[in-house]
Amino acid sequence: MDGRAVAPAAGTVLNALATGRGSAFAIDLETTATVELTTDGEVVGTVAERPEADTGLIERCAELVLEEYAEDAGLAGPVGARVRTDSEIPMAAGLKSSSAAANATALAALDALEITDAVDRIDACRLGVRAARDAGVTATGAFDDASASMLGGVTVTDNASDELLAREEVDWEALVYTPPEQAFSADADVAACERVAPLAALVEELALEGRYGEAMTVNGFAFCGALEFPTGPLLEALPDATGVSLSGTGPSYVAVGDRATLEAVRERWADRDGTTRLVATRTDGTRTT
Ligand SMILES: Nc1ncnc2c1ncn2[C@@H]1O[C@H](COP(=O)(O)OP(=O)(O)OP(=O)(O)O)[C@@H](O)[C@H]1O
Ligand SMILES: O=C(O)C1=C[C@@H](O)[C@@H](O)[C@H](O)C1
Repeated sequence: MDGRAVAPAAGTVLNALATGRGSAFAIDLETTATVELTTDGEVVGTVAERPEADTGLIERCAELVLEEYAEDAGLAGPVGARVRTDSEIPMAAGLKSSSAAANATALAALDALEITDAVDRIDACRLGVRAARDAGVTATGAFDDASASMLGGVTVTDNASDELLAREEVDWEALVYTPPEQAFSADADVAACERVAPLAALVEELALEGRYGEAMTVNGFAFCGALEFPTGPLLEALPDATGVSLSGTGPSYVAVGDRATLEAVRERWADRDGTTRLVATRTDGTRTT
């Protein structure tokens, strides 16, 4: 039995490393996961075109789905899985590659068990967050990123309790700049982020009022300061972009707004090393294919 699912990346409105509360929105860059069930009881993961990538997250995610649901799906005896991801989201770039990989794997595993409709999306998402904590790839669990990728739209969450505080569908274009470096969330300086907690509380207030653009921009300056990323890309997008921020724990930056504004920002960001992409925001989240 085989299953397959596709999950989108996300950009940041509020980084949760300061207060445990975070906010993110889905964007149109995707990770596909395929899960093939086996009877050998082993779970083995591979990442297409990245033989050196750490497969712990997707393996733990498939294991948790099998532990939780294989019996309900009517499977007896040892059940294993071969999991494979294929992704256009750069890894450890701040664009929630880990959340997309976990969500796509969780839904593909449920698809392989033929029980996708019996499990709430948000529960499948929480299972991916558990896997991320177990695999040690996250600071807070990143339920903000994972919920945006699973449900689409913008979400605001409490990552301490994995609670969804708000979700809304937005219709922006997003411009994504990714420098040629990686920054793993598990290595981020949480103590430095906690110093900007008063600003994070303000960003949360703005986000819960639906003022996502302003929220993002305040988040951008606060977390560029805390995590020591340059503010140049933020200034190059202002004052015209609706919002601009460091995404996740960096090194990518995401600006939102209308297409004409973002085209102008793109020209400025194009002078920097790395890649700049104009993408749509996504309201539909993770889905089986
Ligand atoms: N396509 C993928 N397939 C399998 N595992 C992946 C994939 N993408 C990311 N991961 C897992 O997630 C880890 C990177 O997680 P990390 O949170 O640092 O990156 P990110 O999610 O891109 O960044 P951020 O949380 O700042 O947006 C990788 O080491 C790997 O374990
Ligand atoms: O690992 C984590 O807990 C997180 C990583 C970043 O993406 C943050 O933006 C997110 O809010 C939390």
